[in-house]
Amino acid sequence: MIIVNCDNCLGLMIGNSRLHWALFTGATLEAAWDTDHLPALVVEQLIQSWQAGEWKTELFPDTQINAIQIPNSTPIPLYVASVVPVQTQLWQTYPYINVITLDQLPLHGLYPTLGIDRALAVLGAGENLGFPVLVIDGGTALTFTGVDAQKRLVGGAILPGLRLQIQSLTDRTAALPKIELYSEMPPRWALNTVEAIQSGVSYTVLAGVKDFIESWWQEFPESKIAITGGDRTLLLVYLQAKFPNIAAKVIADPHLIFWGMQSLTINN
Ligand SMILES: Nc1ncnc2c1ncn2[C@@H]1O[C@H](COP(=O)(O)OP(=O)(O)OP(=O)(O)O)[C@@H](O)[C@H]1O
Ligand SMILES: CC(C)(CO)[C@@H](O)C(=O)NCCC(=O)O
Ligand SMILES: [K+]
Repeated sequence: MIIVNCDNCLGLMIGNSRLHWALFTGATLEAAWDTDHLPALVVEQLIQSWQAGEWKTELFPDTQINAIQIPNSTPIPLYVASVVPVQTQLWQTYPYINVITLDQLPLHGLYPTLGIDRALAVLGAGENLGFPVLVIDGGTALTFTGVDAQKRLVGGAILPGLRLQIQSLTDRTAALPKIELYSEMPPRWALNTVEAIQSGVSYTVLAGVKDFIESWWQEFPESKIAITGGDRTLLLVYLQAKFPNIAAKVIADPHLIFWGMQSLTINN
């Protein structure tokens, strides 16, 4: 396990859709924000500034970090977890980078190709809520990841996330338009194309989520369940609309991955 010693340091989770950033001071998460994947030129600029101890917050316009006064100081440590290897490479020239890997986490039974985002999220959820725990991550992919009381991976599942499901229909058919999912459950029996896609995706994903949760509770009746990722709110709203008793027991938290990173810090 690594021990992260961090007065002011940056956490970076490289996801498939975007970058997820965190500023830690000691064991405190001061700020978190998302950006698109960055062009190599911008990465170069950031690396040079951070090496000189300058934050360059102006390169993150309209994000939480801009509201924070951080003194420039020593080189800024960067802790990276990534599920996108080509994006990781862009940061590799930074001398103060630490890439977090599965073998550094205090979890058992992880298989070698498990996503570090899933491992960190389930670690973060367990450290905060207790083990056993099930994490639902509504990101580019929608994943389920469950860990038992001994911090051993029970297993999980991966399916296309909400946006990806809709996008794949649009991309691979002639007649289906580009649509958005609304923040409310649509009617199930649709009478137009847009609502038919909305119904198909939301009802089947919701049925799947419910089924995984109930199956998990059969094995671990007392387990906490946490939901994270860019689609967490939408999924929770759907769950509240159709299965309020289940929704009441699901805890939404956008920062599970960063709680996982934080649990590795020396100050924690
Ligand atoms: N500004 C945004 N950009 C992209 N996706 C967004 C945005 N806001 C909400 N979303 C939703 O978030 C989902 C992507 O989630 P997220 O950003 O967590 O994915 P990711 O970058 O793959 O990260 P992770 O690896 O954590 O899944 C999409 O399905 C989309 O519906
Ligand atoms: C499933 C995703 C894409 C979710 O971000 C990521 O965790 C990943 O690339 N995982 C590797 C495969 C696995 O977790 O089994
Ligand atoms: K994801």
